[in-house]
Amino acid sequence: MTAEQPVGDAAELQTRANTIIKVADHETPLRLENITIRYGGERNGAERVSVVEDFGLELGAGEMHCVAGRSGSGKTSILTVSAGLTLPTAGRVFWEDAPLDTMDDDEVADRRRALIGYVDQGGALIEGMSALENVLLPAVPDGEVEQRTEMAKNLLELVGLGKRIKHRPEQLSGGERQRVAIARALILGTRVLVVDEPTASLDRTSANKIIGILKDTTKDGISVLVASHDHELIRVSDSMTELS
Ligand SMILES: Nc1ncnc2c1ncn2[C@@H]1O[C@H](COP(=O)(O)OP(=O)(O)OP(=O)(O)O)[C@@H](O)[C@H]1O
Repeated sequence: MTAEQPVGDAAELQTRANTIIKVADHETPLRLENITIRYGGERNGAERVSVVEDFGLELGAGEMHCVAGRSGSGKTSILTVSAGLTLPTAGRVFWEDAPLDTMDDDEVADRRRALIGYVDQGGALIEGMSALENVLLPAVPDGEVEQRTEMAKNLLELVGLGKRIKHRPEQLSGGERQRVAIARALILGTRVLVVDEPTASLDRTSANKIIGILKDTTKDGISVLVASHDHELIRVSDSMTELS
């Protein structure tokens, strides 16, 4: 090792600088106003279910918010609405102060790609593709795979999988798959990481590793919105909402 090479914290900082594109300093990347979510109804066939009533949230840059609550209380529903993947029945979603309800589908999709990284329950990966290829998937539509390959390797290093980049999902543990999914959600330089039940069905050690990674990303100014009833995850969050 030469004298110029950073060690310890400095080395990690340098890796992070090469990994996570510095975020624009917008104070509130995500805001939810008076969100109500209902499903079903006469035309739909299924019974009408009122899941969330008048929910509000301001997520500041670098903050972590946990949405907790029993199974079926509406945690995933709030996450998908926040990520612009589903529409609320009433209320408004703002990304960096821009209201989604004034955008057409293409604009929502474009802005989502630039702003939001979504990790769904179980962090679904494509079987048959390596961890590295999975992380690079979001870069495929814009033809940026080559350009982002180094960053993808750095991200896998950051989540502790630098020696597993060629492993396919079936060769990884549940916690490792979840970490690949988080790295994939960060590859486009996301500013808001939306993660559904990241520690469900993991042992305490693997769960704590994931929690550490999520907390670390907030130090880069990335906001994290997470759904979970994991007490440790709730404890390290800056704020939480308990759905009834
Ligand atoms: N597309 C849908 N159509 C009808 N009902 C739905 C739909 N999606 C969700 N629901 C219902 O809305 C409620 C909230 O679901 P949601 O997935 O948001 O809860 P959750 O808190 O994330 O649950 P879990 O912890 O079990 O994942 C549930 O009762 C569910 O059955």
